[in-house]
Amino acid sequence: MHFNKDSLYANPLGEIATFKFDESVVNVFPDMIQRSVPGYGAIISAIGLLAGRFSRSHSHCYDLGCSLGAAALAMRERIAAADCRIVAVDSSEAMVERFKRNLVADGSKPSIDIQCADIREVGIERASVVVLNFTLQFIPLADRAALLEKIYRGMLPGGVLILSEKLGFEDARQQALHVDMHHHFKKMQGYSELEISQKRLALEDVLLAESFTTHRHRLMAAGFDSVEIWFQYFNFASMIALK
Ligand SMILES: Nc1ncnc2c1ncn2[C@@H]1O[C@H](C[S@+](CC[C@H]([NH3+])C(=O)[O-])CC(=O)[O-])[C@@H](O)[C@H]1O
Ligand SMILES: O=C(O)C(=O)Cc1ccccc1
Repeated sequence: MHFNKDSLYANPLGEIATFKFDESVVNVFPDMIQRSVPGYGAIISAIGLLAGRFSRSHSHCYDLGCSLGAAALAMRERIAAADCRIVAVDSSEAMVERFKRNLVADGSKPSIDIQCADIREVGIERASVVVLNFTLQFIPLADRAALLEKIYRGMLPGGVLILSEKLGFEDARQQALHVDMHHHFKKMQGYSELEISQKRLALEDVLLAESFTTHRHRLMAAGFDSVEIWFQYFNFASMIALK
């Protein structure tokens, strides 16, 4: 598969607009996320493995904030349970249209139902697997608890929530170290200082990272039985919450 290279922030931008998941981002998204999120490919593969283990017959597997559907497609490869439907949701029309256009039906695998909607408004029912892969970080802080409570209520006993997030750290030195190491990672991936600093400004008010302690407390308050980090690479982590 050929991916367009992300050069959205390569030239000096007079004014830096707030980051949006529009057509220009969609065009470069696979390259952008792969070069910006340390461990992204490993996390996507593991989501497939976890879906293979946790999916149940006559249940739903949700990919909330699916973008181009990388997690939904990884789940489709691994789910063996009969009559298990994958529901992929994103509020960006540009993302959803591209995912639909790219999707090749495979009758031998679970179907993927792609919806353009706000995940704060979609119903969650009979869920054996729920994926929030770098999506909760874009939801306003005030709305996060209610969203996680709704997800918990819609899950079957024994279900799994996979929550991947950019983390923040309470300790100032840890915070500075992880942010700096992430920038080094991006440099190694070919991004310039200008690209890194301009994108950082664009994300400032929309990507709100919280600490693992905050995530854990909120998930436990929502009802989850246990919460652990199964993967971390600098300030990018993926958690497993069990119902
Ligand atoms: N309220 C909302 N409702 C629905 N979607 C939303 C909302 N807010 C943001 N989004 C969507 O959440 C996605 C976040 S990207 C997820 C990557 C993907 N999971 C992947 O595994 O490749 C993460 C990143 O780019 O860092 C975007 O497609 C938004 O449109
Ligand atoms: O690029 C960054 O600095 C990030 O934090 C990750 C990211 C990846 C893709 C879209 C938005 C944010």
